[in-house]
Amino acid sequence: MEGPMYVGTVTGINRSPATETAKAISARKRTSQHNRSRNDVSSSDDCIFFHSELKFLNPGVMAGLNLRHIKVSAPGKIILHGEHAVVYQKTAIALSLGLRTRLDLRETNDGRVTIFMERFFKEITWKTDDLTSLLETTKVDAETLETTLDQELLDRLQQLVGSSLIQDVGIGNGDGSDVQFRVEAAKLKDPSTQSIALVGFLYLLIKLCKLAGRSTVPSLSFAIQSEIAIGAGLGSSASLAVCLASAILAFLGVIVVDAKTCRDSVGKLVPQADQLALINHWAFLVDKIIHGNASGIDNSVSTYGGVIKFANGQMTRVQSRLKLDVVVVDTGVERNTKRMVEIVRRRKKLYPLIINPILDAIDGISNTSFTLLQHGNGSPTAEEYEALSELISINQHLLCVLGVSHPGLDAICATAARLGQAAKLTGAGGGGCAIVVLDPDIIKFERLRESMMTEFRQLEFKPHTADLGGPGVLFHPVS
Ligand SMILES: Nc1ncnc2c1ncn2[C@@H]1O[C@H](COP(=O)(O)OP(=O)(O)OP(=O)(O)O)[C@@H](O)[C@H]1O
Ligand SMILES: C[C@@](O)(CCO)CC(=O)[O-]
Repeated sequence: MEGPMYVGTVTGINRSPATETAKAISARKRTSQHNRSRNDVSSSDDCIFFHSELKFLNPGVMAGLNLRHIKVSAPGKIILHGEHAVVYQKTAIALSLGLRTRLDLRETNDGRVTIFMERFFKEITWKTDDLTSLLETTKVDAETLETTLDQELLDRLQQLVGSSLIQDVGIGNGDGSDVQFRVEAAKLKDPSTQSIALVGFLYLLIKLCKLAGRSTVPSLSFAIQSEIAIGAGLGSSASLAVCLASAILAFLGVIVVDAKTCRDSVGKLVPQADQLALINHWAFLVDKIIHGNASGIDNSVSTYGGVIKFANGQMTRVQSRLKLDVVVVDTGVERNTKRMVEIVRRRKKLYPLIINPILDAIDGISNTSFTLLQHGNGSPTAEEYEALSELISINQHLLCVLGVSHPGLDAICATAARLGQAAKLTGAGGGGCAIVVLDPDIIKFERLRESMMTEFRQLEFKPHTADLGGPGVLFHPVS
């Protein structure tokens, strides 16, 4: 047998359709034995969960071949203010989240490119020859590095991915025409968005091979694991894109991340500034494939980590000493960022006189919060918290007007408000997660905090304390 092999079974996630009301979600959740995390390993009547039996066989190494191995990780994010408005060049503030996507890339010699996405599919594999024939007919603009997507390549990849999925489950006629049917058969909730991640992956691989001057696509195996809830507003797609871009660029030698030049002050392996810019550039293109009209904020915070201000495609790192204590509360309702962005686009087009001032108001909120973040030091003072809290509450209401809240999110914000805490949705909305920024006083009164967490759990939501502002993309040593 040749090269590393991953063995796993079909995977899925247990999220509810975005159209359900908070009450219906609660009732449904109560009747199903759902008390498990998204990564849990079990099956239910309406989902297939991950049963990982990830066996790593590396006969290449056993046979004395020097097959390369790269490990990277990148964080998710929360958006404090400015989601959706940032798509229209307004200001947004985002912070990296202490939950990461991890990618393991191994060179193989089996003539295949294989990807194992723990959360969705069992392994999917393509012959390198098939990908090489796409590479031969693809161009890359090495000068500008390409800012727009190559529609011709996307169309061809869509077909290729469609037929791989059909072969995978053995349903359909093999010409890619009924991917939807096949994916439903595997009980994956949203076929178009699941397969689009694979299209994004292959797009990146082919373009970067071209950029690196390769005439063939190498034989590679990718394994992806993630701590970030998918379709929840926490930037899972961007962190996946950042991991893919980093690992492929490093494998192809376009960037060299080594211990001599790339250690940061605490010994972590962080790419240098020009390398980060390249990673961010290509990750943005992948996030555009997954999100549609992406602003670039998600891939930027995942690449650079920390706290960032983002406006008009430009990122500024925020050196903030203000210590925000944030709880991320997951409604458990899956939604799709691309569709949520489309909801806002439609409203803006239909009612520009109403929606444009809302977007301007959100811009004002982000900029006012930016000033607060810059000047704060330590836990917010009572005045600072009052301002932060008001801004969060106003923004949540504006996001409701844009049409991107959800009964589950409204319930979380109402519960938090009753206990004197500020909450808003984060990310694209329509389900997914809310953030509660805690009053330092509640932190002193641990019992009040606990009772809030208990209330969220009683409502069948999942609250997690968030670790914010950590590192962006990291390379990890391989043994
Ligand atoms: N770990 C992963 N494995 C495979 N596919 C993933 C993973 N993370 C994200 N994706 C892809 O990204 C899609 C979800 O992206 P989407 O942008 O809708 O949500 P998000 O990134 O979680 O939220 P947001 O963009 O609001 O922060 C999935 O349907 C899938 O195609
Ligand atoms: C909804 C949105 O503003 C944030 C998603 O995390 C989309 C984007 O900026 O690309």
